[in-house]
Amino acid sequence: MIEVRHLNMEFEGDNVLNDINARFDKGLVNMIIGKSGSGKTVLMKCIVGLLTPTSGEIMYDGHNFLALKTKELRRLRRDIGMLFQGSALFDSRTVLENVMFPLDMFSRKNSRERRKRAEFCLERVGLSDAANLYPSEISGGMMKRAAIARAISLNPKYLFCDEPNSGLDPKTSQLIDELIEDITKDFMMTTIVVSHDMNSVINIGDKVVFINEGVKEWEGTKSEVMDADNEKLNDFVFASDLFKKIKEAEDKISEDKKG
Ligand SMILES: Nc1ncnc2c1ncn2[C@@H]1O[C@H](COP(=O)(O)OP(=O)(O)OP(=O)(O)O)[C@@H](O)[C@H]1O
Repeated sequence: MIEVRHLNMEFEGDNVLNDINARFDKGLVNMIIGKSGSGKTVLMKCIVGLLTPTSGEIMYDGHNFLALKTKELRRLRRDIGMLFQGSALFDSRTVLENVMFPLDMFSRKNSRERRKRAEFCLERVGLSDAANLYPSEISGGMMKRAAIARAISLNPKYLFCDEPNSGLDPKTSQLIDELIEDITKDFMMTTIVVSHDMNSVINIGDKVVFINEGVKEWEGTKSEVMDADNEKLNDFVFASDLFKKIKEAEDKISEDKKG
């Protein structure tokens, strides 16, 4: 479980995050949603340590991340898997070599074991047949899957995904969402996904944190998101015609039932 408490982030006097309090639970896909520029990525970067917040606490299973000593921090970093927006694979390495990279860097396993672990991760994401291909030889969806295999290679307790569906078609997006959900449950990870894709929220968002202009406006479950009593969240959710129509249809069905 990860908890942020009274988190503030300021860039040159501009408050980008204001007193954020939120809890991200183990074994769940926790989504941070909000409009472009609302502060989602800054929040995630603070949580993983890519940015240092101006003030506040970030608790990883009870340990204050910002107060950890170098050795503890190094240990915690091994428990963190990251899936970046653009997959960020190394072009000059094969898919298997990409997945082996974190193992080669941080694992104490011998080379046979490292290779076995990488092959297991590739199998888990359904990419065994592409092990010897280069990133330029595979599709965008396969690149995402390779990046997921790499992110889980060190068997992390915490998985962070920044816009995992960017640039993918709807069907492939759904497959990537489902993969993230499956591995979260299989390996009991605390997963945080930054997204502005409402389809993903409805597909896999066990828990949803809505950020608006650097303020946490709302927190709840995916089943609550459509009926939330929060104007800013409603504006965000129903900006999509599809979700507006789904909501209208649901309201009509419940009206008809009453009548
Ligand atoms: N390194 C930085 N220096 C100064 N301002 C920054 C920095 N990083 C982000 N910001 C500002 O912080 C605000 C929030 O940015 P952030 O990237 O978190 O938005 P976001 O919600 O993730 O948006 P998107 O969905 O477009 O990625 C923006 O106004 C952005 O310009």
